[in-house]
Amino acid sequence: MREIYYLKFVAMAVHLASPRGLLSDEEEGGAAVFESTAADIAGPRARGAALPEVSLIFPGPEPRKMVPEVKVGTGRQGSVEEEESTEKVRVYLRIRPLTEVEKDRGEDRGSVTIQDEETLVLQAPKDSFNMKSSERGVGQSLHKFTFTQISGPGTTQQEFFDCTMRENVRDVLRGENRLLYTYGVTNSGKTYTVQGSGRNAGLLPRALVSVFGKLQGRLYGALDLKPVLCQEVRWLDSNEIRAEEIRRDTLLKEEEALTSQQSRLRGGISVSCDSGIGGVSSISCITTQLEDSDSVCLDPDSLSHSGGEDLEEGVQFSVWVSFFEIYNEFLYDLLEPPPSLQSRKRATLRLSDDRHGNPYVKDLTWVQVRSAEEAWKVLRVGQQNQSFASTHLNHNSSRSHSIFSIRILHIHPEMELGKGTQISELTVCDLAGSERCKDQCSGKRMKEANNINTSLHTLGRCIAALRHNQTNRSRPPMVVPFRDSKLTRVLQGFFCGRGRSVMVVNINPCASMYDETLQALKFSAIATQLVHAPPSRIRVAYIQALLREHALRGHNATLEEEQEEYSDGEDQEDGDVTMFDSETLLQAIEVLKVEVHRQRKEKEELEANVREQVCSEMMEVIRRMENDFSETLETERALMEERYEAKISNLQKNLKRYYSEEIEERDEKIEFLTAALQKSKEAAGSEEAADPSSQNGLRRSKRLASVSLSVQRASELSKVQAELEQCTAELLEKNKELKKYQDLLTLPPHSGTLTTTVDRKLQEGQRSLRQLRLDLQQLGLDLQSAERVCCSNTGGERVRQALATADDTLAKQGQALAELQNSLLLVKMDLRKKTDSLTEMQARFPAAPTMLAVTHSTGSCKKRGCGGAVSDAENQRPEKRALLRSLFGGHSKTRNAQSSHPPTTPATPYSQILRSRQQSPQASHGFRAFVF
Ligand SMILES: Nc1ncnc2c1ncn2[C@@H]1O[C@H](COP(=O)(O)OP(=O)(O)OP(=O)(O)O)[C@@H](O)[C@H]1O
Repeated sequence: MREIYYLKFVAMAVHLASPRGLLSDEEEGGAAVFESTAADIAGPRARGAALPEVSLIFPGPEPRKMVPEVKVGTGRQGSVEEEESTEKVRVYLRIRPLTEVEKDRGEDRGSVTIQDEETLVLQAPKDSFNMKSSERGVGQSLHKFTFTQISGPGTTQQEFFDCTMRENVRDVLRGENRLLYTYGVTNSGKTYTVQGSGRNAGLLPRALVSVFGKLQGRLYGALDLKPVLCQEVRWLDSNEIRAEEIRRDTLLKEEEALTSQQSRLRGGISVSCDSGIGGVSSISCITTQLEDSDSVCLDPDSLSHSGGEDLEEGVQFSVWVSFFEIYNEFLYDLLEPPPSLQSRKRATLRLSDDRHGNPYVKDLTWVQVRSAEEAWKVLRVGQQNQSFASTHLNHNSSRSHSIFSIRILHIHPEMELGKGTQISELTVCDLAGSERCKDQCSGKRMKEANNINTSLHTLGRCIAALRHNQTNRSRPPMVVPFRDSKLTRVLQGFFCGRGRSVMVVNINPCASMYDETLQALKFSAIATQLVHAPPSRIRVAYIQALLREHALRGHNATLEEEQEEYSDGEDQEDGDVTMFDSETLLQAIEVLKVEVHRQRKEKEELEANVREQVCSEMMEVIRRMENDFSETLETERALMEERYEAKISNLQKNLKRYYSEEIEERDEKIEFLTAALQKSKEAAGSEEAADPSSQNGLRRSKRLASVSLSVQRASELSKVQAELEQCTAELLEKNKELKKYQDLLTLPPHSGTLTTTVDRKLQEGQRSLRQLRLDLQQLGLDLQSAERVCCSNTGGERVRQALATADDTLAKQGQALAELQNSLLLVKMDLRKKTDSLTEMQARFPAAPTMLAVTHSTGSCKKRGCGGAVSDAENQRPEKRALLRSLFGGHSKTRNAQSSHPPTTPATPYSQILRSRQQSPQASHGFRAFVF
């Protein structure tokens, strides 16, 4: 007959208030640290819609209190789980004392204050990151945390055991499953708490002593496995396991191996591969590896333990232990011989799911122990294989999560009659400490720290998701990411109703560790809000409801009836899954399959709708963004234009200023150089004057004289040029006047030739003037170059050559001037002739009052052919014109006498030039031609 437990669920409101004293920023901090990435997979049927494989927690619409109904005939008390389903997860805090090294370092522990036995206050020290953040207005510097109980630095190991473990040991012996795990920053005292040191045995050895103390005289024959293993083995909770029949020959092999004291056999006897019990070994084989070391001293007599007064009558027990670690996300059996003994690489273990989806470590070694000492020896063997390393914070730091499990087989007296055997489990997990990766100096340590932090982070996310599911019952449940790390996968059962968990938070009170400690406490703050998950037995109700629903659908029942029935079903008592026969279970599976298909279809439709909506919204957003961008672009363009225009005008101004400054500077330089030149000239002149007898001095003085003469000539030439220009201008004026006269006058036919000649002469004169001007310009340039040469080489041959060239040019100019004079004389003669003819004409027409009138009358006379007056006028001496007087003033009078008596005062600039040329010995020959 199968054991059936009847459970009664009574709906009860649960008040899930925040823990007392928790500050709001802690909530935020917790959420930030343990942000869940889980996807929302809730379907339209929120209640129990998910399958166990996705690790969903089913909070249900309201928390329910389960009232146990004791199984008839077993006399077993209702489980603690059933009685206290709304009880929060217990979280204990332990503050370790400062070590000697920390005291020597002068570490401050004033930032951690125990307010009362449940409340802890943290005050951020000055140089902590938290204080800096709070000064910037991010977060707060004062934090308050509440725990089930706080143990200060003075708490002894025994006191802490009594507070945390004693009750759990009792529950395990009653048939419950319990997990105790320590969480904290590295070097905070986790290993000390779990294993202890020296004579201060930790929780685990004390638990072993306590278990065996209670089981005194109740242990089943240790080596007589047959009766135990050949019976059905089942968990106390709903994860029932039907143990496989153990083959007799395999068992015999194991016994042979044990008696021959060979090294331990592994996997020789398989209790049940999918029950989580992989290999079985003996204590004698295991402890052959044990080395003598100064490990924790286990003296059961010294450790207090109570008797087995509350154990079920007549039940016998068998105790099995296993020890493994999760190192860098790999599972290693710590009870395996180390690789050096095996001469092979350390084998990793695999995680598998049993037939109910519960994870277990495959091929893990389980050792049967008969006393606490034996169990302790097994633990020490595991410790030797465990991954420890020295870090900057802890010289013996655990680099892995170590998990020690004690499984207790409850062998009921009626076992031999075919009754089931129960298994309960106490698991103690010493988590590796969280630490900052950047503090690690080696790559290996950094990798370890990274893996440790990742798995702890996943644990935090799982706890946060569980809390979310429990506190937000109206919302669809989140997926708890148990599968994201090996650690959470191994511990999953204890968070999903297969047992209960107790958390121990260890902290180091040093101020230098404040920020890390705060993070650890924020993590625990979330855990304190967790409520123990209801036992997984609730699945039975779910299956029942499914079957009913299916049946109702089959009979086309109305929705109202369906809901009514369904709610009735909820109130019904649930039992073990084994209450269903195989046919019903198969039917349930079929129903579940249909349900899965239906939900998948619904989800696909929903997804398509969501996609469409998202697409249209995205398009709208993109359109809006496009518009906004084009507007912004336009504005930007206008702004850029303005900006660049302003820049260009600014640049222009600056350039102008720069170049004007440059020009000014250059002018100043030129002035300066000119002054310097003048000075050097004067200096040279004075030198020459100081030594006139020397040949060099003479030559130099000559050169200087010629230079000064050139300069003088240049100035005279420029004057002449100016006068010439003036003459040219006057000439042009006269030409114009003449032209006017020519236009007015129509000369008699015989005067046509004369006029033409005059015109030609005039043109020649103009040409000569032009040529003269060009030559003068050339002369000016030559003079400038001569000056330059003088500047650079005052006494050199080049200067002389330049001067000679200049003199030549001057001579040529003189010649040109002479030619010009001749032309002008010719012009003058022509003009005189013309004037004579005009006078003659005037004489012929004396009545003409004005010149114009004369012109007109002469014009008309010419037309009439009257030429007598002209011949009279030719005999008269014409008046000398102002222009000719200015050009040659008095020259005609003295022309014949000039060669012997030159005039004392120059009559014209040309005569001056001529005289100046005569003074120059080199150029005198060139100017003689101009002397009239
Ligand atoms: N309650 C305590 N009383 C006295 N000493 C303690 C206590 N807790 C811890 N210690 C000491 O503090 C040091 C660090 O402890 P422990 O190695 O247990 O830290 P841990 O958290 O396990 O570090 P890790 O995570 O790096 O393994 C050890 O020297 C230990 O002896």
